[in-house]
Amino acid sequence: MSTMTVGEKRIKHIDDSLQKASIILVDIEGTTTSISFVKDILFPYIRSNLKSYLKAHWNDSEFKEDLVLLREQAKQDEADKMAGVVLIPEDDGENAIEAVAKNVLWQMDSDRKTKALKQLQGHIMREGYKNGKLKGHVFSDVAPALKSWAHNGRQVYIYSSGSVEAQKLLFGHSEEGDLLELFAGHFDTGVGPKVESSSYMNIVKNLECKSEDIVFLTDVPREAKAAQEAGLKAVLVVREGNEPLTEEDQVNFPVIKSFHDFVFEVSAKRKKMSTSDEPLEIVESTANGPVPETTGSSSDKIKADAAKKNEVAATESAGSGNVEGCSEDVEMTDVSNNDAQENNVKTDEMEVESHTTGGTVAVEDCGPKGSEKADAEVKTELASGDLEVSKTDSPAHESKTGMEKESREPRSETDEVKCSKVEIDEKKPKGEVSKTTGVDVKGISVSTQDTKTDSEVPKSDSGDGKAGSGRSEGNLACTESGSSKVASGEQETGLGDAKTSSVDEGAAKANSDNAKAGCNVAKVDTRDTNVDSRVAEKEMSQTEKKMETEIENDGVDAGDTKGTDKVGTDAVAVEEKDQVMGAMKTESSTKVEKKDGTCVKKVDAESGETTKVKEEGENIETSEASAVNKGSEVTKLESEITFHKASDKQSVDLSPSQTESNESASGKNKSTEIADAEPSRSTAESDAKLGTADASLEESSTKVSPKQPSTVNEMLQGVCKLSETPSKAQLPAIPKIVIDTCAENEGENTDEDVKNEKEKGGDESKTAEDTTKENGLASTAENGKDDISEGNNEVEDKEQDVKVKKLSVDSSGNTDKSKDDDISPVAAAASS
Ligand SMILES: CSCCC(=O)C(=O)COP(=O)(O)O
Ligand SMILES: [Mg+2]
Repeated sequence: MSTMTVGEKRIKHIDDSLQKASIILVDIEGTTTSISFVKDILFPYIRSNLKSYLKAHWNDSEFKEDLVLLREQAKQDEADKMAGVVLIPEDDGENAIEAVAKNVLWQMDSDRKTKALKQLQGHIMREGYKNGKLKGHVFSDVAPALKSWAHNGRQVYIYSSGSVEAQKLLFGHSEEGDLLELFAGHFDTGVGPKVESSSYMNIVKNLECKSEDIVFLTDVPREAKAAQEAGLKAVLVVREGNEPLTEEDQVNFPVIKSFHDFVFEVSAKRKKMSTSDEPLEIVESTANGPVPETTGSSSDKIKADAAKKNEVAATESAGSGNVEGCSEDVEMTDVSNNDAQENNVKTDEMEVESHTTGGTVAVEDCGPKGSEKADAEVKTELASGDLEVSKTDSPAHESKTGMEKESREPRSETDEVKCSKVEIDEKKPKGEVSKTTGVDVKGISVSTQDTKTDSEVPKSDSGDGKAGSGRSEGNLACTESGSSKVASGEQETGLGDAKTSSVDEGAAKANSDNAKAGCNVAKVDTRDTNVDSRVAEKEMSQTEKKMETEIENDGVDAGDTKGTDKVGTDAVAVEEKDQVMGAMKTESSTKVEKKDGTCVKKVDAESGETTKVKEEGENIETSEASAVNKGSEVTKLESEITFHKASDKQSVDLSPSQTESNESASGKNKSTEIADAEPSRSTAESDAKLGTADASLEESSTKVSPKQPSTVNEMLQGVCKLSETPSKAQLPAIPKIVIDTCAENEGENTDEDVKNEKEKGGDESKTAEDTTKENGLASTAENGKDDISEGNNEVEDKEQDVKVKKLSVDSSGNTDKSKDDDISPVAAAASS
């Protein structure tokens, strides 16, 4: 992540710290939304409609509650001897209406943030939003950035003085459409005033996470200070129309001018999370900690495919099951903290990491045999269904398209993608297909998939709001080390020998993160990672043949893809890239090494076999890369995004127990209760949308010029190119790749890594980065193996029931948690 502003060195330091944050808490006015909108449009609307509203709703039960609060506040203000206070008579006559109006206007004149005022304001503006007179302003960088963050596994919550209802109205009826799905939950002054640290502690409590897991973005230094005092990380946001920051503020806090300045790097752990059986798997070895597995998303698959074709190996330790999140085991920390990475990779690189890992893995085109074997092994390890390659539409396309579409085509408020329950049906017979409606959390793509599993298949029922498979998006890490060439020009970090490109960890991370953020929940089943591969069976049937043919014939235009990605600043591009990379699914750690045009796949973490494949083209040495393709099913593209949309109410508003006004409520704690969430959109609608998304994808695909990549890097680049979405037909053929760890290199890390991994499992707070630094090692294929097996076990014990809950704590002190909003961690992340 990078923040721009003062003092490069200082900022960099902060970046390191911020990278580990798994939850982003954002303010609205002056942060996501212009102050001008609030002051010049929203509030004037309220003022103009105040009296008519009072008259029309005076006898409504809802308003009566508002009135009670207003009277209480007035009394309190009187007791506090506030100048100009307007008391409200107890009678219900005209005088009372007049008094209420005066009281409200008086409070607004002072821009007070009392619960009484904010609650009524929310009710009044509701009509404006509903009838279209009001459209919430949101800075253009917000939605894409939030999607990107979510894609990288971060959960985004709102904390505003505006009531939760007002927040939802603004984002649900924004100029950008319905953006509610980008948020995991909402907080208002129900948790306390924003200028008091206790409020942030309450949020931490609600989210059941550690204070340092949260980064708070706000335009108000006092709020930032309060958050900082509570142990949160705080970042000041500069927007046009905001009060200028003092130099001191800029020294005390990192400052950003756009959400795009806030970019998360890929977490090694997240990469690790994907321990799936998907065909292509890239393993990232830098991460040590346990990581929940995630199933590669479509983008991941794409990446994987590309990687396969290119014979790029990425390593990732698969399976660790624990995801560290707030309360859960999900680990959200970004591990990609290598200096090299930080310096070079960052945004552009999409999370390129240098691998300190020992082994060298060569990725090669391996015959089916090797792949199959690897798959089989993986299967065994994961016990998750067969490794059949799941096909999907080109992930990249969909993801990208989805994003664009998302931002332009708002979804209904009810269409919240949040938490989906991941149910794993171990007993599910092989070949059984479960239908899943996937929704790209980011709102990007929605897909309906049928999942076919050989053995274990996560059960997903979109209709129920349950996502059967977790989406493994993210976890892809393409690592090139040694002689390394960057997988793609875009990803070139110039780091020298160690270059790693990892993309799309988002999903994986998201899963775990989501689980966390969701508040509390977060059990990740490593097997979820496999979901994608297991899922999408249906899609494959539809697209597989086509893709096979096309893939074999078409390549990705590396040239086109180059430069499409702007590091650090283009969140969208990054995200897309991530998605693409995410396609590469990481499994056990494998090291791929390309030297002198020879790709030698080395050890299969699980099987321990070594396969060498020769490939011409680039001198690439990738450490920790494992690309696994299922046997002869070379051309299958995997998956689609498996973000699951909870069709039913999945969002819950966690309202803080009590509401307090800024002035009086500080420190008070509130109880939480489950509140109702908004109705969700019907599955049919989702399906319809999916169809639309697909169509869009198809269209976009035509833009890509089918240029045959000549090198692995080109392939990757082409795959990673986000700006232009390749059509399915343009996807590169995926050679089967057998990934084996390099025996020679493994020796360095294996035992120790395994040990570290185990130890790490007990120390969730430790980030992969930390571990890596401490150990000076990266996980090896062996580690990956261990990770997988162990991770699975851990995960299994905990997961099975991964629930991510969306929460909103409102000023009424109500904490709503949706009971049915079980969402696969991935979905949750995606939903964000
Ligand atoms: C959706 S909230 C409308 C703006 C508002 O009423 C407000 O108080 C904003 O305060 P913030 O904490 O978001 O700066
Ligand atoms: Mg603000």
